[in-house]
Amino acid sequence: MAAVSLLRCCQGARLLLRPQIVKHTLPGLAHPDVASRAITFTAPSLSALDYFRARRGPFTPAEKKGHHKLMASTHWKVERLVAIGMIGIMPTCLFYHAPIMDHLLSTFVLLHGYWGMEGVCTDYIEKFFPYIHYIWRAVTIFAFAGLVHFNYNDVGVCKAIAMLWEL
Ligand code: HEM
Repeated sequence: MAAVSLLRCCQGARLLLRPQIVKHTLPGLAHPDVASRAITFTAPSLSALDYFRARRGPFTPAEKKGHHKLMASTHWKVERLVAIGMIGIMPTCLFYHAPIMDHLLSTFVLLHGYWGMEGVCTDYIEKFFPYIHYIWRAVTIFAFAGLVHFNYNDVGVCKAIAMLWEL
């Protein structure tokens, strides 16, 4: 599943050049055959930001029941942005130990892990034990509180990882 998603992300090169089918006619060409032919080609969308803009509907009746605030596709994109963000944050943390990096690393890894395991819970555990989501949410909140506490009152996660490596 993770591999499939990574492949989907790699197709993300298309995010920046999102193809749209645009029909153009070329008026004024000498040959009447060419002049009248509609040429179809792909062109970049106006902005790559359009792709990541949060969309809020229209929702399906099932989604409306769940009081959803974001469309599933927007949530999917945010998950991928967080995963892509980690690729930059993780190596940066090795060389740049600062409180901002401690909090960025904690937040991104925890968010990513939360969503990842939430999917695993939904797919495999929920049908045997429906309350698993409450437990997982509580575990994540405690873990985040612990990391924030560690970042404020101790060396911070970046420095801690570096110190572990020095062992
Ligand atoms: C730069 C580092 C990382 C990248 C780029 C990355 C990327 C991804 C991607 C693309 C997926 C697939 C999501 C899906 O299929 O819905 C995934 C799944 C997952 N990741 Fe990561 N990840 C990274 C690090 C981590 C770390 C440090 C953890 C642990 C906290 C983690 C935990 C998970 C979990 C639990 C899943 C769900 C697996 C599943 O659905 O079978 N990942 N990750």
